[in-house]
Amino acid sequence: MAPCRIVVLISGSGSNLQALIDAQDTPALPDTQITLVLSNRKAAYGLQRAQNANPPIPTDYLALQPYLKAHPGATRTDYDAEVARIVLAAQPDLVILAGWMHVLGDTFLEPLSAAKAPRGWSPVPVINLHPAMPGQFDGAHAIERQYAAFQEGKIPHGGAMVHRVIRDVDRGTPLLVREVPMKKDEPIEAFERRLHEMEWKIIVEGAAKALLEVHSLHSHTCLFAHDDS
Ligand SMILES: Nc1nc2c(c(=O)[nH]1)N[C@@H](CN(C=O)c1ccc(C(=O)N[C@@H](CCC(=O)O)C(=O)O)cc1)CN2
Ligand SMILES: NCC(=O)N[C@@H]1O[C@H](COP(=O)([O-])[O-])[C@@H](O)[C@H]1O
Repeated sequence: MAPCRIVVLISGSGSNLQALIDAQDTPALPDTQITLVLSNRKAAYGLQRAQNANPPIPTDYLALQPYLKAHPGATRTDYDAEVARIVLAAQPDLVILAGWMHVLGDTFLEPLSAAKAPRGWSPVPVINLHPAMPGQFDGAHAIERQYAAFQEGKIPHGGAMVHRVIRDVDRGTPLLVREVPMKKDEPIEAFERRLHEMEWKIIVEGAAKALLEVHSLHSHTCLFAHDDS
């Protein structure tokens, strides 16, 4: 059987993408292949990482503002629909947002929810890596915000999670949550390093968990389907 196809969306350096590239088709993320990396930033180094992979991973680029300029009258919902089209054309079994800095609307989420993965399951799961604990610091700049909150004595530690993607940003069901300790008066760079090292682990574990869950759910459903036939 062909490996599970993973599509990764990025906007930046791609260090989490690199963790996924290094883990694909290893015991950490068995029977997987990243089949597309899509960025909304042309200069994202993650695109270079994909092209440097062995074998090279196909890449694509689509940014909101250039898209709107090239399509007069188009809106953000049209952009999100085009992102869904590009992603689905790569026939994913799993979609991972790895530092994708764009809030996705229903015209992205609904096609993914209606789509059928090559492995036979539907919807196609979409997961996101977020550098904060559940319910804390939703949205952008979460690292800086949780660092400041800890230094002000408002939270006991930092954290990161991998969660399912729903319309409400960073409010999808967590798949993996990990606390990241912080120290009073330490520089943010020291905390950020610890947090990124944790992220590189949980993005692989979270992807594996998402695939395991959808595999078991699908085979369970298929089992019932055979029973009915
Ligand atoms: N529907 C969803 N879309 C996205 C989710 C999600 O859970 N549901 N997760 C985010 C990732 N993310 C935090 O984890 C996040 C990224 C970006 C933003 C944001 O405010 N983006 C601005 C643009 C900012 C920029 O271009 O620098 C925007 O979209 O207008 C919030 C949260 C990914 N999408
Ligand atoms: N709200 C989403 C968000 O802030 N995501 C964050 O972007 C960074 C991407 O790093 P990378 O490009 O090196 O993988 C990661 O720290 C990730 O948690």
